[in-house]
Amino acid sequence: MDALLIEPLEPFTASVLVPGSKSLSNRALVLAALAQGRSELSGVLFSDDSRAMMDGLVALGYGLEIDEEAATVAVEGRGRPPAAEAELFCGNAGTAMRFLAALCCLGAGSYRLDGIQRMRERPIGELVDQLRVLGADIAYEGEEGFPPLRIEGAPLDLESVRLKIGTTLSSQYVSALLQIGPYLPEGLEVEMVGEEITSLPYLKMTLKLMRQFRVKSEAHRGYRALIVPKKRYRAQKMAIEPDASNASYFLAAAAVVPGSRCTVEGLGSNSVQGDMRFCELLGRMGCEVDQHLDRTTVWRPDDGRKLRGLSVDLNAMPDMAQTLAVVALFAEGPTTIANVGNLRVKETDRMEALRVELTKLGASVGVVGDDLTIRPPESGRITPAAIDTYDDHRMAMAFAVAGLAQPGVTINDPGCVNKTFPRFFEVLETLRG
Ligand SMILES: O=C(O)C1=C[C@@H](OP(=O)(O)O)[C@@H](O)[C@H](O)C1
Ligand SMILES: C=C(OP(=O)(O)O)C(=O)O
Repeated sequence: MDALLIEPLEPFTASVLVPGSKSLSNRALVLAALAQGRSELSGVLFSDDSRAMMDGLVALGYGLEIDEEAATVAVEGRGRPPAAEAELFCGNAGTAMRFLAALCCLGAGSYRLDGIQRMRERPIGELVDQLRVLGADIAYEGEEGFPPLRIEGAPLDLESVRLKIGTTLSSQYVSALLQIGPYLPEGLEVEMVGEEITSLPYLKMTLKLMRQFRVKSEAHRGYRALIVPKKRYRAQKMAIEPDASNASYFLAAAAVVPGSRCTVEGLGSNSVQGDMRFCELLGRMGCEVDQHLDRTTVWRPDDGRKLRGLSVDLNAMPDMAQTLAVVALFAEGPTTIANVGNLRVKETDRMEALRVELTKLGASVGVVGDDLTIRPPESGRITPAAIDTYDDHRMAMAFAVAGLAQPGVTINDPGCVNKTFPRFFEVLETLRG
């Protein structure tokens, strides 16, 4: 389908169960592959990004039993990558590209990693530099600092050097290094020496998941000093949480349609996903939030009051920038989303994509350095528009929310949601009761 017109919603009450977390699925798959024994993962995400990871692991010689209908994957853990040769195609999955690049460095074979054109524009140099410090043999086949990569595995040459890491463009580089840490000759020590740790909740998630696979790391000085012991992961039975980032669109839908209430199941105060804190932002904007251990409800009272714009540092929740920016269209006063420079190197340049598409809807948008300020349309009504999505699932999902609030929003190329949520528009329809 080329374009999808989104019809506005009447006030609704709904309960939604979104598919498994991309971040948790792709971490659990890597750790299960490295572990000793058979792991059984349930609630696994099935989408382009997790497929890239599963296909990559199979190409590297791991045994995966995949049941898409049941959303389960059983992984026969085999330690270091067994394959002598492999071609890994990562599409535009940042997690697959970064985590598999590190994993390949533990192998003894010859591996090539590539992705779609946009992946070739997404930097990976900071990870490659660190892997080289550990002794890995990595060559760029195209532009220096970007995929495709050729990795000639020589695992016995890897060393346990203490890594010093500055402020990175992506936390995925550090997560990738941490995950292979236990398989280095003496484990891994990482010192984060930059001014700020990018997307910190994702590093915490990595360490928590490693711990679930029975490797306990030490974190000191606010995660600035990390010590990963030499150890082997142990196979696990694990239920993956629903995806908190993808739950945000449903909570946002309740926020922009006064009188609505939306519950996301399986995601509450117990979640290991940093993006669950998005509901706190909706609370600050004027919604009621009711959070239990394993479910969260957002309710927008129909009391004639508008949402309030806010100013927030979103470095810890970069994937929430688009959801928040769209909610900001319906608020009173400006919203500033600060410290999100790495939006420029995601599925598309999200800073620019947001500026252009929010402007089409009648907002005035300012970008200053790494901050984005959105002033909603003065009339209180958005201008009908066809929204370009730039092959970015989050552009499609976030701007669909605008269409639920007011008429006239069309989403171009809605199929790009396949990256993390192939059934997104079907689940969105369930809000209509
Ligand atoms: O580690 C992860 O699973 C992720 C980390 C974040 O990326 P950055 O660390 O590049 O901000 C996030 O945007 C991405 O969707 C998933
Ligand atoms: C940034 C994202 O993905 P990736 O894992 O490709 O970086 C995202 O899902 O918003």
